[in-house]
Order: sequence, then structure tokens, then C-alpha cells
Amino acid sequence: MSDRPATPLLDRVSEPADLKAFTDPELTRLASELRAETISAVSVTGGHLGAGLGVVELTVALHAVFDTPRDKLIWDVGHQCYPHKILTGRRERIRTLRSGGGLSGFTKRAESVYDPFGAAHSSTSISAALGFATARDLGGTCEGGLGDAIAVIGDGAISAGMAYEALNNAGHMGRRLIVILNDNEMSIAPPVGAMSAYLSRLYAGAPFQEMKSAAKGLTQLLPFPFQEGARRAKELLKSVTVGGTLFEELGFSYIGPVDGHDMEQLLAVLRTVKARADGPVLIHAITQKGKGYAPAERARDRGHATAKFDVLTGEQKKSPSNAPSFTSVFAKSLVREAEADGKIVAVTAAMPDGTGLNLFAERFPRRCFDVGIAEQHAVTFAAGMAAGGLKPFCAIYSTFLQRGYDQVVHDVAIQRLPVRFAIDRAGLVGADGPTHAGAFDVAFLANLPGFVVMAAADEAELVHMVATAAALDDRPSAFRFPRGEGSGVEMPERGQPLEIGRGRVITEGSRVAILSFGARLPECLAAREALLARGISPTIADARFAKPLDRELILRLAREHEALITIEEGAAGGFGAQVAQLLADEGVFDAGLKFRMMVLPDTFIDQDSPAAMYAAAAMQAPDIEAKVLEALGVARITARRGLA
Ligand SMILES: Cc1ncc(C[n+]2csc(CCOP(=O)(O)OP(=O)(O)O)c2C)c(N)n1
Ligand SMILES: CC(=O)[C@@H](O)[C@H](O)COP(=O)(O)O
Ligand SMILES: [Mg+2]
Repeated sequence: MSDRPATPLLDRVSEPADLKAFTDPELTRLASELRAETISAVSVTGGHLGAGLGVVELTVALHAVFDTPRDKLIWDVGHQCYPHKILTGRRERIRTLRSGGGLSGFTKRAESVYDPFGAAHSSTSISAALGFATARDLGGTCEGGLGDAIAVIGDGAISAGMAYEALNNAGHMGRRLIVILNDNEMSIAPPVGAMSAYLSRLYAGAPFQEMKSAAKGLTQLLPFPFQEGARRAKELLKSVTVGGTLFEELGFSYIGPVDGHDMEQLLAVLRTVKARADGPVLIHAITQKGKGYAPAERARDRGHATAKFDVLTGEQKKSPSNAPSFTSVFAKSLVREAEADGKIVAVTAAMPDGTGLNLFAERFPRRCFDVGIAEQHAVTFAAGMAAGGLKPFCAIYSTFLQRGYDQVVHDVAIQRLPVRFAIDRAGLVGADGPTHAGAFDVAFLANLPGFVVMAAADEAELVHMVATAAALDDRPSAFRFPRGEGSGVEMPERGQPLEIGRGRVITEGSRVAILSFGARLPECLAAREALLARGISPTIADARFAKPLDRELILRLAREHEALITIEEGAAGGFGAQVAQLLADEGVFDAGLKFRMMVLPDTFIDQDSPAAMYAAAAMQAPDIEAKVLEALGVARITARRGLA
């Protein structure tokens, strides 16, 4: 018996245009098949499950009513797009999601004309859709043509400032634009904030009753199909209203709440909007994250992200862990520091579990702040608390900190405020691919005057870096660490503050020094083993700091060795560039030092296992060994000997 669900209707769909031949009841049945196919696919790939399950009906209805790829359907974040991928010609490859050479876990322009705009970071969809609408109205051209622009944005994503910037601009422009607010009352964690509470009030309790009575207003905006026939649609839409909402004030026609799992209701609303809208419209759809798969519906995160799993039981197939994760080491260390210092507070931008701050929140609920998807605000909020005498730790993934960069420069660095940045997911992260790679933080932080920038070589080092940041009261600091497990090193009871700008030598050798910044250190040590077998004994050092540099150590390594190689899990312009600047300033190159920098290549590396991605980046132990041989000119000699 096949472990794939029977999908007779879905089997008739090779592109969205095929949906036009389906009757409305068939579309409802198609949605159940699409849900089963999504569950089956994610059970073998792992990935973002709950969000996609929540938009299955919406996905079918949108593709049935609109004409993609001419109409531009833009999924915010893109983590809910698996059902969309299945309907848009990628069903054959859906079981390759998030793996090397497979489909991306997000929307991606290079992958399909049905993904008109790539995403993975949140809250960009309304801006992008408004861009398409403007291009359409001003004679732009693009693959597939230009029709309607439709943004689907979640209740979590709409908490970000960027979404409001877009709504503000779109309401002012008045162009025809369709925004679907997919409100499942969930972000990754339960949503937070006044906006989330406001959205809930729009369909719960007294305000909902008021809106019901205002439902008459809808017929003015959307006369078809209310005035003739379509009695069912009229009944369905009785509880739907326009007027009186924040969105109306911003210049949108607000339609909602709509049951996002009721195909008839969705089709009625979308067909009407398609036929009648002449300005910006916001459709408020109420959905359930994880809908239709009991283990996801029951899960605390509603099945937001999952490992591979057994479809029948929902049991996830997680590989056993050999060492604690860097994230949990960070979280526990921060709790320990906060127990000793009542001024320590922590900030997360909608990632309490991902950053480990859920642990901190349990222990110190009043000292932990989840600000929603709002990295810019998180940084400046932390800066304000630092100015007010608290000791804020801002825990943000490297990739998401990019969004708060001006705030880091303007609000933190220039004012020299002691905000501590705990930068998780440094380096290549695996299945989430290039959008989530932590590639640039060292480059963009180590260039800021006054910043202290550290990288943990292992989990014990991370414990010390948390203590170092806690003790550092006179300037901003950051410490970075990778996704995943540590290397199982012995852990200190409590961190000891490190001397600022002081690295450490791991092994003394000769001829060549390898200076590692961060978690490539184990790879350097593995390369050393291979080099020892060739009669080369490299010095291995852990820089710990990219700023301030350990000048003394670096200059000694440069002067006492024929070659110096730096390595870091980041893009060019980071640690290696800082070292190069020092060596140039000190005239060390004039003396003939052979210097090499190992950094991420100047390309975005597609998703794969982290090890495969680092192999693609030529940053594994054999690559380090090869770099040493090349710098010393040994490889060529070996090859000649081989020939002889
Ligand atoms: C700028 C940014 N910050 C954080 C994230 C991590 N993130 C991905 S999905 C998500 C929750 C999104 O919630 P919502 O928009 O309501 O979508 P849902 O998953 O509920 O469908 C978060 C915080 C991100 N992708 N981008
Ligand atoms: C969609 C998104 O941005 C997050 O769900 C992200 O995939 C989480 O990554 P981690 O698994 O590294 O926490
Ligand atoms: Mg949500």
C-alpha cells in the first residue's frame, strides 16, 4: 500500500489554470487533498508545516479566482507556501523541500514564475505588492504580465513596522491592491502586542457585534453579487463588514472577518473583490495554524516547524543530541548572570523559543520582553533601557539583526550605549538557506567605533562571553554563536569575564599560524592533524575578539610565521579584513608575510546540511589544510613528487 494519500482531484492539477475547470464543491475537496499531500510531503522533509496547513483553503481559492502568474501572489515570509508550490507545477519536487539541490522552503523568484517575489524575512509583502501594482499602472513589464497584486500577510508579520509603512503608503496612493490578513492568532509563539489584541477584538466580543450591524456597508463597496441572486453568498457575508477599523482609517476597504477555511465564503469574497475593487482592500481572514492535522493543532507552536515525522502518530524523528545546543548554553548562562545582577534584562523580537529566552522569561517574567517581529524597535528599546541604567541583552538571529542595523549604528554605537547583542545562528544555518545565513554581522559590527565583537569557538567560550558582556558597562558589545549543538567540551560552572581584546593560543607550532574567529576552531584542529601527518605543525589560535583585536598576539603570529591564515564563519569585510588592516598599518606585509583570509564566498549558498554548505564554501578541515599547503607552496611540490 502506498504511503501517499489518494489525490484524484489534485492529480488533475499541473498548473493553477487547471483549477478554473473545477466546480466550487470540487475546490473544497481539492483543498482536503492538498492538505493531505502537504502533510505527507513535510513528513519526509521536515520544515514549516503549521502555517501552510492554515492557508490551504486560501491557497486554492486564490489560485481558483485569480490568474497567476499574471496576478502576483506574494506570500509574506513564504514559510506557508508549500501548498502553493504543489499547485504551481512543483508537486513532483515537493519531497525535496529544504534539502540540497531541492526546492527552497520559501518563495524564490529563481524557482518559479509563480513566486513573483522572494521572501523569508517577514513583513515585506505589502511593500512588494504595492510595487507591482504601481509597475502595472505605470506601464511596467515582467515575466507573466502584470495584473492584480495580492499580499498575504500573517497577524505576526503585520506587527512589524515595515508593514505599517506599506499600509500608510498604499492607503495614500489609492491604487487597486489586495491585502489578505491571515489571522491565526499565532506567530511562532503566541502573538504579542496591542495590535494583536486589536485584531482579536475585530472578531470577538462587543466590537464584533457592532461590526455585524455595519455589514450593510459592504454592499456599497461590493454590490455584486449581493443585489441579484447569490443568496448564499449574501447570507455568508452578513457577518462581514467594512468601516470603522484602523485599516479603513489608513485608506483601505476592510472586509472581514472571513472564515478562512470556508471555501464558499472565500470564493464569494475573492470573486467580488476581483470584480469590484477599485482601490486598496484588506480582507481579514480568520484561520487556524496547523488546521486539519491533529498533532499540529495540539502542538504549542501549532506545528510551526517540525523535523521529519510519522504521519499517523505525529511523532518527530529527531536525531539524538550529543552536546547541548549553543542556544541553550547561552540561555542558561544568561539566567545565571541575571540571578547575580538584577539589572540584566532580555529582549527578543518574536523568537522566544529560537533564542532560548523562553527560559529567561520563565525565571524572570518581568525582565524579559518579547516585542513582536520588530527588530528595529527591539534595538532602540534596548538602547533606551541601557540609557536608563539597565543591562539589556538583545537576543537576535544574525540574519534578522540586519533589519535593525541603522538602530545599531545610530541609537547604540554613536551613543556608546552598553547594549549586549547575543547573535544566534551565526554562519551558515542549513535548511533555511541563504535568507537565514548569518553572514554579515561581523562585517557590519566590527566596523563600528567602540563596539566589542566576540565569537564563541565552543560552548564553554560562549559561557565566558555572556559573562564578559554582562560585565561590560561602558560600551556596546556583541557575541556570536552558531545554530546547533556545541562540541561537547567541558563546561564551566559560571562564566569568567574575558580580558577585552585578548585571544588565546591553542597549540604552538611553526611556519604557519591559523587564527580562527568563532566556531571553525574544531575544523582547524582537524586540519592540524592532517598537516602533522605531512610534517607541518601549525600554530592554532582562537582570536575571540574581532574588535578590539589582540594586536600583540596577531603581530607576534605574523612575525614568527612564514604564513598567517584567518578563518571565520562570515563574509568578507569581517574579522580577516580587520586583521589585514592591522598588518598593513604595521607594515608586516612589507616583510613578505604570506597572508590568506578564509571567509564565506561572494555568493549566496543554497540550502543544504550545514556541513555541505561549509564544504561548498571551502571552509572545512580539508580546505584549511589545502589553504595551508597552498600558502606554504607545499601542495605544488607534493604534486611534483607524486608525478616523479
Ligand atoms: C524579520 C523577521 N523576523 C523574524 C522572523 C522569524 N519568523 C518567521 S515566521 C514568524 C512568525 C510569523 O507569524 P505570522 O505572520 O502570523 O505567520 P504564521 O506563521 O502564523 O502563519 C517569525 C517570527 C522572520 N522570518 N523575519
Ligand atoms: C520562517 C522563519 O524565519 C523561522 O521559522 C526560521 O525558520 C526559524 O529558524 P530556526 O529553526 O533556526 O529557529
Ligand atoms: Mg499568525
